[in-house]
Order: sequence, then structure tokens, then C-alpha cells
Amino acid sequence: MIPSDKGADIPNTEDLTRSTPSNPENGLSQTLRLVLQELNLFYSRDVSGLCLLYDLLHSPWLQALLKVYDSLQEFKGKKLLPATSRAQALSHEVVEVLHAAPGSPETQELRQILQAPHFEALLRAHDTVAQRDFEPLLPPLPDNIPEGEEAMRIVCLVKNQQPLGATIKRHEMTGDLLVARVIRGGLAERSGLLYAGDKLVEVNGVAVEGLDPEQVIHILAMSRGTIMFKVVPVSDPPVNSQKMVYVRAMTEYWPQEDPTIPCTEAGLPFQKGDILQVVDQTDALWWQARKISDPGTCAGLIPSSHLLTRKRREFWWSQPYQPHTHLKSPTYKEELVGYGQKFFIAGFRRSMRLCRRKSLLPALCPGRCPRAPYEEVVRHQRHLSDTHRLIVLVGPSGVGVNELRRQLIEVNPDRFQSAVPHTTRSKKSYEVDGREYHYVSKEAFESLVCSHRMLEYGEYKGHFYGTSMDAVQAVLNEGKICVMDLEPQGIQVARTRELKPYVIFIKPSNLSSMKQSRKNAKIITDYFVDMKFKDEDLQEMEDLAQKMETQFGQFFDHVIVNDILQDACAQLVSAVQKAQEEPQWVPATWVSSETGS
Ligand SMILES: Nc1ncnc2c1ncn2[C@@H]1O[C@H](COP(=O)(O)OP(=O)(O)OP(=O)(O)O)[C@@H](O)[C@H]1O
Repeated sequence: MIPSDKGADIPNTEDLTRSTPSNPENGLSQTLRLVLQELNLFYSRDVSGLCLLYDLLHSPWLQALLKVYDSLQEFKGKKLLPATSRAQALSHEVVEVLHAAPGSPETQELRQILQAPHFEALLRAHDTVAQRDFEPLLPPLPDNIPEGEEAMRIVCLVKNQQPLGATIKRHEMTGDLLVARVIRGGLAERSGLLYAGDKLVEVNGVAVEGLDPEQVIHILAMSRGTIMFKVVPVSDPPVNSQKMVYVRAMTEYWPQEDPTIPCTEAGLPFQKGDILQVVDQTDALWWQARKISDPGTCAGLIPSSHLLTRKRREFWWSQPYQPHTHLKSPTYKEELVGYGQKFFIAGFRRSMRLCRRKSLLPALCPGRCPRAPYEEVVRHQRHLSDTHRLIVLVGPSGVGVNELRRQLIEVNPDRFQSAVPHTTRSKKSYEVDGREYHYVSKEAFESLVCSHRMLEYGEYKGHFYGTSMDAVQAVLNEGKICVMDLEPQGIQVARTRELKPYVIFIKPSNLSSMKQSRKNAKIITDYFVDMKFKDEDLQEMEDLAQKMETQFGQFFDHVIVNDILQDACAQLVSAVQKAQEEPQWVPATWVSSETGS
């Protein structure tokens, strides 16, 4: 042992070897202190190579880490015992006393804390654990189990708030009542004692032979506390070895409206855009899934991809033909030049916006043949070295898509940028190629369209206008975030693994708020300059927003209600940041090793 030159109290080696986890001062941090003191001597004598070690051992983070380690060591050996098993009752007594006590701010605060529902729940949970009062006790097994019935299984389940999670059916040939399916996450599945195919013999002591499934369900519904099944186990219990899959619902589904579902109560309703965790695909027709927004719940039945595709096709063919509906009447107005802004922003030309409304892409057409009902998705976090995700803003005309886009770019023009559109019209004297537009020939434009390089395009006053994928990619390649607005029917074209668009739907608020907030706002129309919003414009905006949500809601990653402009803008900034920096659900094909979109 090297003596300390600072005269610090150093315990002898024996003390060190006697360090116990129950005394953190005698643990690793103490050892470290001693090492440091010894190193100090070498350090002051400039012994080579020790400086590094000295600095390392001196670093506050290492010391903090070791303190944590010591504390954990101390707790490891301890058996924690509750100080009381009636904490909740004690808390009530304290509240009573506080009621009688003079009302200082401190007593008032303490009373509020003790009476807060979450605090009460915490104490209740504490007492339950302290009293080891975990489960209701199961009744003993009946003594009168007949001999020779070793193939029978008796299953006792304690009924709670959760569904039993099993469906039953009659076997078509034998007439036996069988467990048809066991729903994942339900009581039956968690017991591990009931399997699809088990033959029901008795329920709560009642023989089920000759009963209808409905009568059995009635017995189950009426029973309180525990339910006892006597079953003949299926010889080969099914094993679910499939991997968990996540899908985005591209359509909606309402079990109550589906007469073909095997059990309506077990159905899982979902809406477009919901992310579903598919937990069981053993049945080719009916899968089991739960919504990721309700992770702890029992799964429900959903039609398999194949079945839902078939149902949607049948429904589609049964509908009368619906012609395409355009968003606005195709009247023309002179083009305004986008000067008068504080700085130049591409992609905000009136001509571009007006031609977009008469886009050559398929217009809103409720009668289009349905695509795959589910899209497999994965949770994806953009890597820092990847290009940013394209930000797409969608919304009914006049809702404020361009206003928000402009404001976002103004917040940080070095970070956010629009793509420069293409046009076939000739360049004006004050314009610069590649700034306002990329000026191209009609043939070049058509070639971009034919090679599917145009995200959107349209015609205005005999000229083509459009935004190409390459123009967007150019912004992204500069390390910037490209922000563009699209008509909703263009979203699918933009959904590629290269652009990984994050789609934000800008939605109008209710009519009365809109009337108030849009009092001084100006609408861009084909026929008047700076026209104010009329009531029918606002109504039309609301109707169109609803249609867009119904038809394209599955593609919206985020929705912003544009009521107070500043709030909507702040929400937009935060949504864009999250899109780039936090994990998001994206189509699995965007991140798989295969190529394609
Ligand atoms: N939250 C808001 N409060 C008040 N005025 C708003 C708000 N949002 C947008 N505006 C105004 O409403 C008008 C229309 O907005 P904007 O031009 O952005 O609509 P748009 O959705 O891009 O539709 P279009 O492309 O048809 O013009 C503009 O005058 C804009 O300043």
C-alpha cells in the first residue's frame, strides 16, 4: 500500500476486502477513491501513461456509474418487505386528520395529492401486492370425476372484465359442440387450457349435448365468478408459428354489417389508416388482429386479405357506375407572377396551382376498383445519413395548404424548400430557368410523363405544368426537406421508397370558426382576383375535405386542422420534425432489401 501524501484516511487492505454490498461507502466507489489517491502520487511525479488512467478514473460519469452500481448491489441482497399492507386505509385516515387541521397551503396540497385518483390507485395496488391478494381462488376440482375419462380435461376460468375469447360451433357431421377458435390475448388463450377443436362436454356442470351454441353462450353469459368447462381435448392442438405482421388498413371494416363473419362480437372494426397487428393467420379466411392503439386488448377477427379483396370486389361490381367528378370548373384566369414576396420561393405560381385543379391524373372517382385492403408496414427510423422524407401537404382548395407551406419555408429557408416545377410555356424576360420553372419542350415534358417521372401534371391555357420526381430529388439531395402540395390522387404516385413521403392532411375547422378566421382571407379562383370567401366556398371546402378523408384517409400520416394559422403552423413544424426524426410506420417495401416501390 502506498501511503497517501495528502494524509487522507485510507482504510487498510483488510477493510477493503471486507467491503459489503450493504455499505455503499465501503463498496466500489470507495475502492475507486483509494485508487485515485494512490494514482495521485504517480501523477504528481509525472509517471508516464498514468495521466490517461487518472483522468478516466476521475471522470464524474464513471464515479456516478459506480455509485449506481453500489446502490444496486446493496438492494440485490435485500428482501423488500412492505412497511404496511393497509397504506390506502392509512392515507384515508391522514386525509381525515388533514380535514380537521387548520388549512395551510401545505395541508391542502397534501390532501389533494392523497385524494388524487392515480395516487389512490397506486396505494390500492400496493396493498394488493402487500397482502398477496393476486387472484380469486379457484374452487377445488370436483371429486366425482368418473374413472376411465382420462381423455377429459377440466378447465376452470375466472371471469373478469375481459372477454372469454373463444368461439364455439357445431360440427356439421357429428353434431358435437367444438371450440371453433381461441382468440389471442383473451382469457381462454392466456389460460393455455382451451384449444380450437376441443369438444365441449359440460359447461358449469350442465351437459351440452344436444344444446345449440347460442344456449351454451347464454349459460356462459349468466355465470358469475368462475366458469368450468369439461372438454375432450383435440388430439393435435394447433401451433401458431407465424411471425407477427403489421398492416395498414386501406379500407374500413364494420363486423356488424358483415353477415358472413363467424362471430360478430369477436369482430374487430377498423377504419382506413388504422395500423393493425395481425397475430394469427392460421385460418385462410379470418385473421386475428388488434389495433396498435389498443395494445393490451384481446385480438379480434378481421377478414383475411384474400377474403376482404373478394368482398370489396363484389361490393364494387354491385354499385351503379359513378362518373369522375372534377374539383373545380375549368374556367381560365390570367396568370399572376409570384413577386412581392420577401424572398423567392419556387412552386407557388398561380398557373401551377390552377392547372393542378385540372390535373391529368385520375380525378376523385369514388367508383375506382379497390386495391389490396391491407398494406404491410414496418416501424422505420430515418438514418441520419439518409435523405429527408418528402413532406406532402394535401387539402381542399382554399384551406391554407399554400399559406402553411409558405410559412414553413419562411421559418427556415435553408432547411425547407419547394421543388421547381416544369412547364412547356416559354420563359418570360424576368424569369430564370430552374428558378421559377424548368422550361422544357412539349416532347420533353411528355417523355417525363411517359417514363413516370412526373408526380403530378396538368394543363393550363394550352401549356403543361408539373412537378417531377427528379426536381424533388434534387432538393432532397441538397440535404434539405422538400415540401410540396399535391392533389390527393397524386399521393400514390409519390409513394416510392426513394421519396418516402410523409403525408399531412390540412383540414378545415368547423364552419362557424372558418367564417371567423377567414374574414380577411383571399381565395384563388379561376375567374376573380383576390376574391373573399363566401359561405358556399367554405361549405364546399368542408364537403371536399370530407370526401378526401373518406377516399384517401388511409394515406394520411398526420392531420392538422387549420383554424388559427399560428397554431396550425406550429403543429406543422412539429409534425415535419417528427417525420424526419422519430420512427414512423412505412410500407414494408420501402425498407426491404428488394428494389421497387
Ligand atoms: N388559418 C388561417 N386563418 C386565416 N386565413 C388563412 C388561414 N389559412 C389560410 N388562410 C388564407 O386563406 C387564403 C387561401 O389560402 P391558400 O392560398 O393557402 O389556400 P390553398 O389551400 O393553397 O388553396 P389554393 O391552392 O386553391 O389557393 C389565403 O388568403 C390565406 O392567407
